[in-house]
Amino acid sequence: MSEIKVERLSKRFNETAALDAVSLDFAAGSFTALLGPSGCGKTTMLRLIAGFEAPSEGSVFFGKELMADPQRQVPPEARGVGVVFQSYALWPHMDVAANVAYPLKARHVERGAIAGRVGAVLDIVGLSRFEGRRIEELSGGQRQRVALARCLVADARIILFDEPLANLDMHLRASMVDAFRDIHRRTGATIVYVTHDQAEALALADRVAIMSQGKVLQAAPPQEVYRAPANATVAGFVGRGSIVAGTVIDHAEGIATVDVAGHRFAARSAGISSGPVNILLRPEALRISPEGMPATVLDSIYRGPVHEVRLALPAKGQELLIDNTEAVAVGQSVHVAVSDAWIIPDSEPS
Ligand SMILES: Nc1ncnc2c1ncn2[C@@H]1O[C@H](COP(=O)(O)OP(=O)(O)OP(=O)(O)O)[C@@H](O)[C@H]1O
Repeated sequence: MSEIKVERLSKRFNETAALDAVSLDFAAGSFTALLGPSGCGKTTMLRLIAGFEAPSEGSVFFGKELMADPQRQVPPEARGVGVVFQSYALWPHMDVAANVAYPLKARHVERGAIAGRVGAVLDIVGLSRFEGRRIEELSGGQRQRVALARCLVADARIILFDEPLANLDMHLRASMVDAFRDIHRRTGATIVYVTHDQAEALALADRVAIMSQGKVLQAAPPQEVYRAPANATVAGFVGRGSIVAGTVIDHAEGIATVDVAGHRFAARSAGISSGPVNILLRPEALRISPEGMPATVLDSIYRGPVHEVRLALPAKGQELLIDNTEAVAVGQSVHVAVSDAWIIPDSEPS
């Protein structure tokens, strides 16, 4: 069953359509990442679900219950939703336990029960030993964990995260990603997670919704968004790769033979493709080989274990990206073999 359902949901701020007729279901217990560039409407979607904003059009349902439409608004505190923002909104002078206990105190939960619950959630976020510490004595990552614990203690069925890791360094982010996965497993809550970091979205979510200009371009499992992007914008936003122009030579349902620069290879396709198409080529599916597309080396940059090599195809403006184990001389002529390719649907050939 879907726990959250938004239907033709729109939000306008004066002339800006922050959200534009978006319909999306969030299944009970699912983990959805809203991913997209700055200003695409991610936070607005989250705020509409939480009840901090009212829709201009459309509706928000929790199960069968209407939470909001332009006429009616269930207030945020009556929605039973847990929310964690990138600014932690903790009380600096209180200790960790008091901060985490706050939502239960506000609900007049009995004192003995509060201590038990606080202990349990601090254990989940790995802060058991920090109960008595004041917030101002904690690191950024520890503060973020306190904010998480405070959200978890309320035992909400729906938890909304708005860029919760944005203020943390890379190392902390990685350890928090593990904490989030663990929390999702333990609580089974329905999670909506806003981020502009694609690695975070792919690692955490069971579904990624790619947003652009107030619309959802694709909502699918991470592997699908990566391997079979719905359009060029999604392809460009998730992962590295190149989009090149090609021609379909032979087509069948789901797979076609395409020609790029006189070289033929198989490409996956959403249906039956024909004529000129745009083809997505990811670096891991390309390699320098005695046979393949003729190309010239433009650039070879060392990126940790591999050299990222940028190549020019004969057609003007068409480039490829390859990860190669060795550096390649700029200007060298090579051939490139293709082991996987995806014909981008619904896009005008360039
Ligand atoms: N209260 C507001 N008043 C006016 N315009 C707003 C308001 N809130 C958001 N907007 C506009 O709506 C659009 C979507 O904003 P939103 O905050 O949802 O984007 P976002 O994808 O979360 O961006 P970011 O990643 O930068 O946080 C933007 O153009 C923004 O300027």
